[in-house]
Amino acid sequence: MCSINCNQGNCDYPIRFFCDRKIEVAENKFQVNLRGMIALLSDHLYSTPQVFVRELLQNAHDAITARQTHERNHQGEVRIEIASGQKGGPATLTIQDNGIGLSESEVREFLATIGNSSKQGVLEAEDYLGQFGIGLLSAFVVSDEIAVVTKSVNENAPAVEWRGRADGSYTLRTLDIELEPGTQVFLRSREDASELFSPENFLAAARRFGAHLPTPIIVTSGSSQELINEEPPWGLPSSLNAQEQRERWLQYGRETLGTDFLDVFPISSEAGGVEGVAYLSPRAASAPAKQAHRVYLKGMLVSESIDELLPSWAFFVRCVVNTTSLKPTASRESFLENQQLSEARETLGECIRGYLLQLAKYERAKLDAILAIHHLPIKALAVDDDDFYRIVIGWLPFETSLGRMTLNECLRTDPLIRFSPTYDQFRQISSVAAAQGFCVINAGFTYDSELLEKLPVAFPERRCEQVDIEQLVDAFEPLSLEERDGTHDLARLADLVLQPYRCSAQVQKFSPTELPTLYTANDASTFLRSIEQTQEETNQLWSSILGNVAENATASAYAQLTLNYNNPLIKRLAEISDKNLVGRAVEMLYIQSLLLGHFPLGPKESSLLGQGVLGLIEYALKGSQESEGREHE
Ligand SMILES: Nc1ncnc2c1ncn2[C@@H]1O[C@H](COP(=O)(O)OP(=O)(O)OP(=O)(O)O)[C@@H](O)[C@H]1O
Repeated sequence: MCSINCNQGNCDYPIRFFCDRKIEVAENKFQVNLRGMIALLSDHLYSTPQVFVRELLQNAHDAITARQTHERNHQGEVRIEIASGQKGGPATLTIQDNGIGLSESEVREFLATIGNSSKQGVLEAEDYLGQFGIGLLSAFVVSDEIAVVTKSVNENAPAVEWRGRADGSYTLRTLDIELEPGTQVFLRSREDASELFSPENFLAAARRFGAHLPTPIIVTSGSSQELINEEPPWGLPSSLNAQEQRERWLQYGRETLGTDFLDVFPISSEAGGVEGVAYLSPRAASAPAKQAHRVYLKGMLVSESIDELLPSWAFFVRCVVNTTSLKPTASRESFLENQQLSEARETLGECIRGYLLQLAKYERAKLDAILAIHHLPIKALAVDDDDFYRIVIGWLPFETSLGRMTLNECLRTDPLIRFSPTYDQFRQISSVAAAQGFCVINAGFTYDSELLEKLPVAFPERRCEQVDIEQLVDAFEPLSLEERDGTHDLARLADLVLQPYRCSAQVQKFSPTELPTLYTANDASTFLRSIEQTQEETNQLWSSILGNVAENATASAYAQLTLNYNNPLIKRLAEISDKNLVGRAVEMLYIQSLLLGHFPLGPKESSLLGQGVLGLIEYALKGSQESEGREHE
């Protein structure tokens, strides 16, 4: 630490060098490298150079708003003229407003000083779109010079001309001419921005940003003149009835958002002063996919891709809204994540929830059509929201052993709801359960387990039970003493043959009759199976590590193959005395039930499949040769 003796007195900064000389310190001001700032804006702040259109429209609108605070009945108007350059020269743009104008001192204070804004710290600040004092700089992204001619509403102030250049210099002069109060901004297109100055592109940009501003905007190009303002979806005439409004909104969705939406309804939130409409997407959206919402701030387009406006579960909804008080970021392309935004998000979520509840009560057919496409986000909402859950759970669709059914349909087949918590288990259970007339829900999909577990909590009179494949097998019809005798050898041989695959065998009777075998694996056996398969495919080091893990597995890690004595093939197999043939057949039945249950085959099982098929062909050929031989005799 040292102290520097300067002419301001002693400073106590922790400076790591010694200094006992006297230093002359002069007071200086930061210099701003305007070109660097412009590059920063265009490369990092704004997503498109088109934003200069938005910033100019916004300034004109704010100037008119400012004038209206003094002259309430003042009719504001913005006139824009776009002209192609003469003799191949650059195109020019003039944007003229009849707003409050600027005096010479205001030009120095606000136009010529970056970061100063006449809209900060004033009572009407809430009414303005601008606030940061940097927006005008965006014009330097497309033009090397900004020329402004302005006349303040203050009668004593003369008209002023200001010319600012991208190198940071400017000129200012008072004009000895009579002008109406207001401001004209002139831009000359830079060569690399000429496309933005073409009448079509400019008009498209002006419409995109300014079509819903309350101030009339007239764009002139050559002999054509156009008023670009259009009725915003949040401000349709109150004379329209609900059906007419809906049709207008759907038409807006078709023309502006390019989609035929499934439905549309109004949404609003006091927090953030949000008002607009929410569209139901006609296509299923996946949870991570965020919807791009179109959000306007006091009628000016902020962005077409705001995603933080609705709760995350509402990814099936796309909205078009206007906000009067959410705070935009400096780029004006998103909003500050603050308390107001989170309250608005919650309230808008409430609106969507309320809409779905209304449908549930009064428009079931429409709700069914929506559920058919958007059941996933609706399930997500039901998991989190108990009231909503109680209302919609009965209508939500599930995959079951009896096909796709709503929960109410499942309850009609059996008041006890049975579900299988994983997809793997469901695959094993479903055909057997179906044959026995059981409705078992596959709760292996996202949200389904949570929804079903919530059922007895929301409706204490309802019962819900997790079905285990082993429970199902235990409930199979046992064999009679005589049948047990007749199948004893088959059961023993099958047990022996399947031993290397960690699978035991038993013979029982179950439905469906067409199913000769059922492979059942519990968690422990599935785990062991995957360890052993990995061991077969991996290198020595890993194989021995996995071997140690496998050694600790217990006897419960055995899967089970149940041979169905109701099935004619199994009955015949029990009567055959050729052990080799029976062994081969059991191996093949084992492989077949693995494939039916979608269990991946390990290398050992794949080679078993190959050998088994060949073996059976051999048996078949041998059998037919023998019978041919007998015929010749
Ligand atoms: N058309 C206009 N009429 C009157 N004053 C204007 C006009 N355009 C710009 N100004 C003045 O220049 C100032 C700076 O404008 P600029 O667009 O850079 O920032 P802003 O609009 O204040 O804020 P933001 O950066 O948020 O847009 C404004 O605050 C305003 O005082």
